[in-house]
Amino acid sequence: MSPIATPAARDRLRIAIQKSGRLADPARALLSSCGLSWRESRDRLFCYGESLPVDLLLVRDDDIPGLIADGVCDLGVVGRNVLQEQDTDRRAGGRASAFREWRALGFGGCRLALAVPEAWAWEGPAQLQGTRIATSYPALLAQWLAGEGIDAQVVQLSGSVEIAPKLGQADAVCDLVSSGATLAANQLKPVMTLLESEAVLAGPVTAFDDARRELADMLLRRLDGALRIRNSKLLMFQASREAVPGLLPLLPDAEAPTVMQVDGCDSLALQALCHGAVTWQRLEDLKRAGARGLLVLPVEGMLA
Ligand SMILES: Nc1ncnc2c1ncn2[C@@H]1O[C@H](COP(=O)(O)OP(=O)(O)OP(=O)(O)O)[C@@H](O)[C@H]1O
Ligand SMILES: O=P(O)(O)OC[C@H]1O[C@H](OP(=O)(O)OP(=O)(O)O)[C@H](O)[C@@H]1O
Ligand SMILES: [Mg+2]
Repeated sequence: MSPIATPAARDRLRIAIQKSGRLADPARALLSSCGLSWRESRDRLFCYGESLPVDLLLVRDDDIPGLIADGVCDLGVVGRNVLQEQDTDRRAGGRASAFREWRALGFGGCRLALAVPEAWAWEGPAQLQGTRIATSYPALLAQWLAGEGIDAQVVQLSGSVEIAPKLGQADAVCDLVSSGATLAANQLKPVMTLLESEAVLAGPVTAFDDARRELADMLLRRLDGALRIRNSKLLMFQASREAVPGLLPLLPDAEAPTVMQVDGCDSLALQALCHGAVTWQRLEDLKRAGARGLLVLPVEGMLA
């Protein structure tokens, strides 16, 4: 029997991620950094967890919230934009929320923005009254319009939204913006942000009440550690006791440093986990302030 056909095995955790697309590789990399590894099936839609009982389901991102709602998978990595669109749609239809954001993951950043033709002199949301707005996010747009008290027609498109004004299908658009290049190429300008988005770990509204709970808790602990040390470096150096007060302000992004007495002399050894960039300039500033023997080390893992 294939692992997918097995009736929900409640002692394994199943995580849905994008099969291909922007979030596919970073999602896998993040989960791998939490110690997960998989044996891929021949169809490459299901990956059997080898190091831990945590399997992957490779799907279209739009399907992930529904898979969680239906209990087909337990967790998913998906854009907040997709998750909130589908949750807003459910609630607008009188249904209860069936999934929620568990963690923001720090990649896949973009925003859902309203954009109008460059030629418009933007005077505010009231200007949208009576217009047609093209979007792939009809629920989020409708909710925002209702909140602003604006009566506009929502034109739902599944892609290539930015071209709608040129084609005469709409007056304005509401779509994802990252660099802004697509808007500019279509002579549009962003005027309002409806949602700041990034990839998130999505899960059910309530915690698991079986063996998956322990697995999910462990995954969250590891994820939190991985997210915390992302871009972090361990900085080690020695300094005289008198120099330390002048050195600490140069480490504003560091967790409280560990300070140790160096055996046999009056020096102190300091060890600080820095969450910001440790640049050459910064090392030179520390040296000038009295740091000696500066060492910058990569951080492989962290468990709080
Ligand atoms: N510039 C961007 N444009 C669109 N989405 C972005 C951008 N930057 C980050 N994202 C995020 O990446 C997610 C996935 O985008 P992608 O274009 O891969 O989706 P897709 O074409 O719907 O893929 P799928 O084939 O899985 O349906 C988006 O939902 C969004 O959260
Ligand atoms: O601000 P930018 O950096 O230009 O990015 C925004 C564009 O990227 C996405 O489209 P994508 O390239 O994924 O194409 P598609 O959604 O039409 O498939 C999104 O739908 C915008 O069109
Ligand atoms: Mg999609």
